[in-house]
Amino acid sequence: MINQAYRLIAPKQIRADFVDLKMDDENIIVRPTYLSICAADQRYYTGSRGRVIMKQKLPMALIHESVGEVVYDPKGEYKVGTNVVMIPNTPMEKDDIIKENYLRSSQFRASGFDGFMQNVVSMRRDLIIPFKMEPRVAVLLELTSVVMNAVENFKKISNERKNVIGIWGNGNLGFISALVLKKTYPDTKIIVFGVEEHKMAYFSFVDDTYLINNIPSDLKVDHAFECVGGRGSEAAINQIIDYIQPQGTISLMGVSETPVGINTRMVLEKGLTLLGNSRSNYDDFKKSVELMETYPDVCEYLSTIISEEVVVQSIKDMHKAFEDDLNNDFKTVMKWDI
Ligand SMILES: NC(=O)C1=CN([C@@H]2O[C@H](COP(=O)(O)OP(=O)(O)OC[C@H]3O[C@@H](n4cnc5c(N)ncnc54)[C@H](OP(=O)(O)O)[C@@H]3O)[C@@H](O)[C@H]2O)C=CC1
Ligand SMILES: O=C(CO)[C@H](O)[C@H](O)COP(=O)(O)O
Ligand SMILES: [Zn+2]
Repeated sequence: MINQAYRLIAPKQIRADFVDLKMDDENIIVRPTYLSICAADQRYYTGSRGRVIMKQKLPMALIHESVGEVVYDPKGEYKVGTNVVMIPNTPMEKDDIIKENYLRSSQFRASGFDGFMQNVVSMRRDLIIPFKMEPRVAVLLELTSVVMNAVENFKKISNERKNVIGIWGNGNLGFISALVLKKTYPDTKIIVFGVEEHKMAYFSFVDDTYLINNIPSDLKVDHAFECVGGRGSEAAINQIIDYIQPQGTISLMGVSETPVGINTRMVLEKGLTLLGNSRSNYDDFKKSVELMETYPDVCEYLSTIISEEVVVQSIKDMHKAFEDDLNNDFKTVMKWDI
C-alpha cells in the first residue's frame, strides 16, 4: 500500500513523498489524529542542528509526539477506531540491563527515521498503547513519559531526603516535571525557577516559584531537575550547583547543541550526582497512561499548556503550526486532518 509522508527536506521546506507502507501481522496501521511539536522538531525545522546533522538526517518526517486511531489490525486485536498512543523509540534488540531508550541500536522517530507526519503510520504491535482520555490532551503522553523515565531514574539514584525539589525551566518540560513530581511526592515542596514571570501563573499546583535573578540567598533544594536546554543550560546547571544541598541529585533533561561548561569543582566538593535523562520506553508510556487515566486533574492541568491547536489540512497549515510555535509560550498541537 502507498502512503504519504510529509518530510522536511531543508529548513522550512516540507515535501509530500509517496512511501511504501509496511504491512504484516506484527504491524498495525494507525491514522494520526493529534501531533504536537517538540523543541527537537523545531531545531530541525529551523535548521539550528547545523549543516552536518541536517545533511545526515534529512529528508525526514518530523514529530515524535502523536496519538491516533487504529485503521487496520491484521490480527483483529484492536478494533478499528481504537485510540492509541504511538511510541517513537523503536528498540532493535533486547538487553537485560540497559533500558531501550539508551541502547545505541534503538531508532527514534523524527531523529533519523520518519516521524509521525504521515497520512497513516505502520506501527509495531509492541509500540502502541490504547488509552481512554481526550486525544487532544493524550498527545502530551510522550513528554509525560520522558518525565516518567527521569522520575523513575531519580527514585533509584537519589538519597531519601526529599524535603525540597527545585525545577529549573518554566516551559513545557518544567511544567510536566513539576506535575509528575507533585503527584509522586505530595509532601515534598516543589519549587520552580524560571525567567518569564507571566509563565509562572500556569504553575498553580507547585509550592513556590522564583525568577532566577531573584532567588533568596539562603534558599536550598535537596535535589533538582534541569528542564532548560539550549543556551540557558549552562547558567541553569551552575545555579543549581550553587543552591543544591550536598549529595543531591541533578536530573539533567535539557538538550544542548554545544558542550556545556559546568562548575565541576563544586560538583566534587558537594558530592553531587548528575543524572542524564533522555526519551522513554514502553513502561514509561504505560505508567503515564495510568497516571493520566487515574488523575483527571493531571489531564486538566496538562490541557492548560496547549497554547494553540492548528487544524492541518495542507502543507501550508503545517508551516503555520511550526511558525506559530516559535512564538507560543507552551505547546502547539496539530489536529491532523489530512
Ligand atoms: N531529555 C529529553 O528526552 C527531552 C528533552 N527536551 C529538551 O528540554 C528542553 C526544554 O524543552 P521545553 O520545555 O519544551 O522548552 P521551553 O522553551 O518550553 O522551556 C525552557 C524554559 O526554560 C526557561 N529558561 C531559560 N533559561 C533559564 C534559566 N537559566 N533558568 C531557568 N529557566 C530558564 C525558558 O524561559 P523563556 O520563556 O524565557 O524561554 C523556558 O521557559 C529543550 O532543550 C528540549 O529539547 C524536551 C523533551 C524531551
Ligand atoms: O525530544 C526528545 C524526546 O522527546 C529528545 O530531546 C529528542 O529525542 C532529541 O532528539 P535529537 O537528538 O534528534 O535532537
Ligand atoms: Zn521530544
